[in-house]
Amino acid sequence: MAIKYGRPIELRDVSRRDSTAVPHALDLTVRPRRNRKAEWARRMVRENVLTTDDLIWPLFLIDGTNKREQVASMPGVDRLSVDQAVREAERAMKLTIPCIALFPYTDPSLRDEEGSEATNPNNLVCQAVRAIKKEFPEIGILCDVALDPFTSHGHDGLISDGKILNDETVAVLVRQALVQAEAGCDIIAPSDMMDGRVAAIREGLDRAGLLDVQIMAYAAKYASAFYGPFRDAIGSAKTLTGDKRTYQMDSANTDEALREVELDIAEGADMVMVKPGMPYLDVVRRVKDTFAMPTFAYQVSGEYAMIAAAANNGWLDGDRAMMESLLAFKRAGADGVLSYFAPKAAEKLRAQA
Ligand SMILES: NCc1[nH]cc(CCC(=O)O)c1CC(=O)O
Ligand SMILES: [Mg+2]
Repeated sequence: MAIKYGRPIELRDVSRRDSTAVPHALDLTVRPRRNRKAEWARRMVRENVLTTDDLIWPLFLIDGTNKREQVASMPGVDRLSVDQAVREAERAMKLTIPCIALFPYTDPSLRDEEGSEATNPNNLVCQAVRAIKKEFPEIGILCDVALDPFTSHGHDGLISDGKILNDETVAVLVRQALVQAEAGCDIIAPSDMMDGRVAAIREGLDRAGLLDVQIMAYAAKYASAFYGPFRDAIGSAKTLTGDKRTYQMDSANTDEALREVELDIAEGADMVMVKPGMPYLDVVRRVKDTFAMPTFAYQVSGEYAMIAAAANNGWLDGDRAMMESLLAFKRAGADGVLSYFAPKAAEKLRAQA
């Protein structure tokens, strides 16, 4: 049996039978278990570590004050009024989570065909950005750019004759990115999957003098069943007509993911993202190996819901499954993970430290 890695093959041919002191011992020169014999030994050979620096925490916003509303399909996750979001930002900061991400639940009365609320400089997201930045300027804020929280049809772009319009949508996304950046958002994260939006947003930001605002492109975003609970959380589940397969990627493809990522980097993305997370770890690995860019993965709502629901049923150890699932992203080469587990995981990591 040839082994590719590790010790030289010749070592394996030396018979050690005579020197075996223990009866019934197998004649094994190599015993991988030695390096696992105690916690200190395991720590010495550990290849990947998760730290709080790896976490980005997505928060859901809702209109009102002093309000917290449970998201039924995401046990442990609430929609937060702006004042409550400020409190959670403080919690994130104390837990040394570097960045939070904001997603609005938009009242149906504010939704329309064009998603006009997206470009309102006083929308819920912009209000939250301002309020958080005022109290805690040192925490990073990421804002999603896409029209789906604001459209009556729940799609990420403008529609005409049942088709999602690319170039017309990009023009609106640039305006959405600008109102968010002007409110103080640090990272613009286009999640819409329209072609050419990264270049257009970069140009818009630069023209406005917002040279330091970063772009994290949801570069390889798949049309996935795992976004279900998120659509509940932002109120798009009921309104969404059809699916997003004309803009989000086919789950069968990985070469295509590399082409998408390459384009977004060329268009000016500072960081790239693969989404969903766990079912697409192969894509994370290929993207990281190919481009050596800051690469993020989104452990999406459905992934969170699966673990949280099973844990609530006593079917698996929730904490261990959470930590194992987060470490998997590091192993796959990700520089960080957007995860609804972020505060819980950070608490655990800090308790261990
Ligand atoms: N474009 C919006 C958006 N931004 C992030 C998610 C999903 C996040 C999650 O499921 O946690 C989605 C949903 C979608 O594309 O339908
Ligand atoms: Mg693209």
